[in-house]
Amino acid sequence: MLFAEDNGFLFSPSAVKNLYYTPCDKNYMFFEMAVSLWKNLLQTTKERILQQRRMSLYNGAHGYDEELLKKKLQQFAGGSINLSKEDNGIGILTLNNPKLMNAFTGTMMVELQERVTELENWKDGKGLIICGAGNTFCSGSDLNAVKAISNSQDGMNMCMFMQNTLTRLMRLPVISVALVQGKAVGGGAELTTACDFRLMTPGSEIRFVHKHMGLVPGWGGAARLVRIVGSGAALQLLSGAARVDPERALHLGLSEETLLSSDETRALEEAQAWLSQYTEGPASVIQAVKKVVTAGRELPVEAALRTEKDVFGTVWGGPANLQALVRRPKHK
Ligand SMILES: CC[C@@H](C(=O)O)C(=O)SCCNC(=O)CCNC(=O)[C@H](O)C(C)(C)COP(=O)(O)OP(=O)(O)OC[C@H]1O[C@@H](n2cnc3c(N)ncnc32)[C@H](O)[C@@H]1OP(=O)(O)O
Repeated sequence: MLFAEDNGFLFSPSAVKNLYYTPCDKNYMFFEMAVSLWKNLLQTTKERILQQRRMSLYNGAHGYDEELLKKKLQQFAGGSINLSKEDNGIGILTLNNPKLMNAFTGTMMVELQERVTELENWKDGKGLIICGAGNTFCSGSDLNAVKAISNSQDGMNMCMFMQNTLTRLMRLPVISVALVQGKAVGGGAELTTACDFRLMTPGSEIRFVHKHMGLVPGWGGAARLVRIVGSGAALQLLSGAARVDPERALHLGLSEETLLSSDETRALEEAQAWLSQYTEGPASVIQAVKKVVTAGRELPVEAALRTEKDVFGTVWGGPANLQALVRRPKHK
């Protein structure tokens, strides 16, 4: 790395510029442009890293070594996490390891983190559907990997890694839906709670089986479940390792709706139609809506109000607001 005055590299751009060019030199202008582009890139990268840190829960101060854990996770390969970003602003994130009921291998955990980063930077994103390949949702961690890293330090690091990723997923400025087809078990059940909404197909189930594995949820699923269904129902679901069918999920408020079809393709179409009623409109406005709700959900009221004020400032007088003022729609 050669330059950039304010970021600790060896030579500043102005030092290099003065060394080689005079202001009338044609190359001088190109040099200036290149430096400016470089600075912008650095600034954007810095901002992205800072944003990721802000959105995450754990870092080195918590004894968490992400790079070391990622190296370990890379040893447990298989499956993939695929993201397709549609023109209508809805992303489809597919957990793809159908041989193991879409259990999370180590590489899938790392890929999930990468896809979340991609979604954080998706300017046109408005909605997200998470589903599993082969008409089933997800059966949690790959038990082969879990067995191989069952020592307590690796377990804690994996727990912090997944909590960081799922917290960032939950805070994405898009409206997210878990499309539960087949089974959502263990970590798969936890993943559904990191979405804003859950839709279930007939015959599907959500099941927190952790007790039978001698565990409690570790991907943040218990904390989120309590907020979704209340502490009494969460205690029942976790201590009973109960199978939650679509009817019970609806009754508990764990699911928004039972879809009509359990066919893989048709259920996805239904989920897209359901989600589009909330993603209609400009991305800037939908993202702002999600941000104020996230603040209200997570922050003490005064901090949430301040965030709401800041987010309001991003849409007030913006293109959608100005167009609406011209149209003066009546909301009958
Ligand atoms: C911190 C860890 C914790 C967490 O993340 O919070 C966890 O997630 S621990 C993992 C919890 N999950 C499980 O214990 C799931 C165990 N599997 C099952 O209970 C069942 O397989 C099923 C998910 C209910 C599906 O049953 P069924 O429809 O009858 O299919 P099969 O049992 O035949 O499964 C097909 C195939 O897939 C393998 N499989 C399923 N889940 C996993 C998994 N999590 N890890 C590894 N392998 C998994 C299963 O063993 C079958 O393979 P074969 O035995 O080779 O046929």
